[in-house]
Amino acid sequence: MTPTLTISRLTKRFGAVEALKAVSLALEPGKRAALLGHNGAGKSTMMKIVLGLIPFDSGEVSVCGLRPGSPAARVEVAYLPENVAFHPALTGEEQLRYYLALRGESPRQAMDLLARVGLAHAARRRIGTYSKGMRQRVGLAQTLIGKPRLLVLDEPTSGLDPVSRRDFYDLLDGLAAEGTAILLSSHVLTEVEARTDSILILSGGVLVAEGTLADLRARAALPVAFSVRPAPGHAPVLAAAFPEAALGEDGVLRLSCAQKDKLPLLARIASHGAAVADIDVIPPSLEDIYSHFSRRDGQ
Ligand SMILES: Nc1ncnc2c1ncn2[C@@H]1O[C@H](COP(=O)(O)OP(=O)(O)OP(=O)(O)O)[C@@H](O)[C@H]1O
Repeated sequence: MTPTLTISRLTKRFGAVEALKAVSLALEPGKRAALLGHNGAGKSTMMKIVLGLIPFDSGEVSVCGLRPGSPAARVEVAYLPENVAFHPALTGEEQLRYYLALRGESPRQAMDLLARVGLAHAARRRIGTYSKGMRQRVGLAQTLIGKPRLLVLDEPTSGLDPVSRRDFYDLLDGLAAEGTAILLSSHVLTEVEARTDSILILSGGVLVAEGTLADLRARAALPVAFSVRPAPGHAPVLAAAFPEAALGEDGVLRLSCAQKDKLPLLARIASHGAAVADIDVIPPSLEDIYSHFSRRDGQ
């Protein structure tokens, strides 16, 4: 499949600062990629280049086979900034009609777009009365004008409550299912973990990790943690059988092992039969993986 976005050996300098160093990646249609990185890692710089807002020094960037920022590429890409601002006195419908007219599209699509993002019921209310989650939805509706093939979303769920976040990701899932490629930045690793197809970790301008969560988990080879809850009265037996475990005040034994030793350890625990009331196997979280890769660069 031809990627919607291709970046190869992209380098961007701001004077002495090398904001992006030979970054290469590809994003295929219908895929949701999360761009992660500390403050100053180069995420916004990359997004601005993809949008064609700033030039770059070397490398190649192609958006649907087009040069970023070219009129044809602009038709294919839409952007949602972190803090969207709309005129508070306009209704959602009026705001959308205005953007549609600016894009040379029929303003009559406004209600359909608002319905797609679950705002039909509030279309005729002033945006000044909307919650932050509703304003983000207006922003998303605006990005859908002209059916772009690539959405670039800068921390789209920042400031949203958990339910609004989940709803927002549900909308993105629907768009991805229709073939839209989505590049989003986020500092909320738990939501990214569950709701994107691949993870891109930038550190000091270098793409230090790229892949699915499973790929990155395997590559990081971080330990797997186990929580073992003994059956009543069996804690001393289990503690003696697993001297390497830490026994918490809650009576739970905590162990960890390398990925390759996971199944043997599980078998060892299971061999204690009824002495074990419950086991939780806790794989490294995206937060652990993120720290592992971004720390390498000394940040
Ligand atoms: N216009 C500019 N002039 C000079 N330096 C810049 C400019 N824009 C960005 N930089 C520098 O480039 C580096 C990358 O910045 P960028 O804004 O891309 O990081 P970021 O990952 O988006 O950070 P944040 O999460 O804080 O938004 C930083 O060192 C920043 O100071």
